[in-house]
Amino acid sequence: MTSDIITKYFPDLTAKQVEQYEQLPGLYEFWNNQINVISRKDIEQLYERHVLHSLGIAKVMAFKSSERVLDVGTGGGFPGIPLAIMFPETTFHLVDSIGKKIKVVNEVVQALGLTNVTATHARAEQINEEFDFVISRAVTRLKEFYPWVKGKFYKQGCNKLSNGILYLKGGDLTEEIAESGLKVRQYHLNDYFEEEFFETKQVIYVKA
Ligand SMILES: C[S@@+](CC[C@H](N)C(=O)[O-])C[C@H]1O[C@@H](n2cnc3c(N)ncnc32)[C@H](O)[C@@H]1O
Repeated sequence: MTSDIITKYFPDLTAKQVEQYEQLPGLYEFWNNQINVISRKDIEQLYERHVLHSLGIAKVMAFKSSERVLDVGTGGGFPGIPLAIMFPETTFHLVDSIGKKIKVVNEVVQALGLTNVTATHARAEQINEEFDFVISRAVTRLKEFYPWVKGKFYKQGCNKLSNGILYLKGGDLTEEIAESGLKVRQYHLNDYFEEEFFETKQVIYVKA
């Protein structure tokens, strides 16, 4: 397994970043044998289905150095860890309601030497802090998700997009968006990535 698919879409990575991405398969193979955080089938396609998919958010938004980002329901660290490698000056806080997943996240973060990531075992609803952006993938429908995080944003932002949610989703989202009652902006990942996996994948942006 090589990281070529990452450098193909992000050619300006530093040697350190490439090295960190290249550490991921070994780390996840090791930790997945102890604590299952990724389906076995998916681990063979870790770069495409987990790392590059997470980095879809980076195609939509470049986080700034002063910004704080919360990853809700991070599981084994997605999308938070690939984005923390991409934006080493941005602070990432990763939470999950299952403690053993946070154990894997902390082990991977430590092995990579990432100093811009903290991870805690908590439900999103319990977090009592403010962030510039909330990121997530595969946790729950927008209608349920939005109330968990709506009070957790700094009022002011200074990035390309105002502070808000960047949620990775796939499939037909018409019904889910309608039932949420939210005004969203949809970014289609097949505009950025040519692999078939991204055909229906999107980043959904909701302004705070
Ligand atoms: C399907 S997994 C997705 C994990 C990861 N985001 C990914 O895409 O690989 C959903 C995760 O959300 C977590 N979760 C569900 N509800 C949550 C909540 N209210 N607060 C924090 N984590 C939650 C679960 O424990 C689980 O690890």
